[in-house]
Amino acid sequence: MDRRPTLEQIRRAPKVLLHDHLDGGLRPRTVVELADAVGYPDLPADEPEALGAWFTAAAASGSLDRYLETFRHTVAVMQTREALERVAAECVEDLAADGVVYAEVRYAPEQHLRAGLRLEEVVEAVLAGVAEGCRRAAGRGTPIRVGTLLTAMRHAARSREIAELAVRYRDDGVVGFDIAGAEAGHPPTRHLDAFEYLRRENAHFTIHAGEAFGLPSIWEALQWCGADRLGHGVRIVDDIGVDDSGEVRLGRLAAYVRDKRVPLEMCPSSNVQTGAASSVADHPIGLLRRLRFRVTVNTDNRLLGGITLSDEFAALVDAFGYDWDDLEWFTVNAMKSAFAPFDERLALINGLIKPGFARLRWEVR
Ligand SMILES: O=c1[nH]cnc2c1ncn2[C@@H]1O[C@H](CO)[C@@H](O)[C@H]1O
Ligand SMILES: [Zn+2]
Repeated sequence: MDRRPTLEQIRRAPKVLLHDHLDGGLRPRTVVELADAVGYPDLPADEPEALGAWFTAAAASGSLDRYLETFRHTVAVMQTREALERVAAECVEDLAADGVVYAEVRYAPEQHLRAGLRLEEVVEAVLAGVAEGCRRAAGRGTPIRVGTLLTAMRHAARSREIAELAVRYRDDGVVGFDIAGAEAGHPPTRHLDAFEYLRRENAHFTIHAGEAFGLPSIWEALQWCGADRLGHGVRIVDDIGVDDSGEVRLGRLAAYVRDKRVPLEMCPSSNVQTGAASSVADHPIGLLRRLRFRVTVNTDNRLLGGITLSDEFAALVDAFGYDWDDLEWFTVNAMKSAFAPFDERLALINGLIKPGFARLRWEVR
């Protein structure tokens, strides 16, 4: 009998999500309604289903730059306190409904100032929305914990300011910092000032690196900037050689990443859409998992991918034949790598994740 986890079973597993963009995960219907409410005239479709299909098709262009162009529409409708609160609350509800028990959701506050909000107002609106979403999820019997990450755009020059914002709100639900946006031509060392500040403040950060650009970007993110985790990091495979006999040789950087247990926030279907991988089956996650890098599985942008975290896991089960042990391993890896305090991570691993997977294994035996 085939005991591979099914999508329906995976949905019931207690999952952890570290890499999910708030502005890439809106419900299509919400985009339509918010566009209506604020008079945004440029949506490529007015009907939720068609709009969702437009996003997934436009995002699957094979280029990160074109993938990022689609954010024009979501960011445009997320410029007011009400819109930000709504989007954040719905994001949390959607994650909880998919069985996510801990998530870190990121967005770039500097992109939400067009209607006159201040950076602090943006952060507070999102935090209020997250709190509301957590209340609703708990009320439905699917409690979830959610921290936010503040992203600075790597082509812009506000990273120090955004890093300071992240530190200011660290006790109110902001758990870390990130940089995102077009990678080629925008190395992370341009933002060294922000990263050095965060390290002096004992704060956590991740860096999108090794997605559209290769090893130099990963090396800078780790060895110059001091990133705690790598967003994607998929190009670390460029530093791994596998010869005809299957023997594996790690270069110095790949060995460092594995030895130091640097968490990789991998997003397989997003990488297929941007052309960083040709298919999920060919995605380096298969090799990296086999070599026991600290791999985690993530959605990146649920609207653009038309996916949930459960779908992402189901695609991996399909491609690599993963079983419950693999799925639990990815999940524990993610929880260990979260920016939440150690005692909370431990409590979730031992009190929720391990018992949850044990229960599922029992139910589907
Ligand atoms: O996969 C990605 N790589 C790089 N940047 C991204 C990716 N997904 C989203 N964003 C960028 O992050 C901003 C804040 O959430 C988004 O507006 C988008 O421009
Ligand atoms: Zn991302």
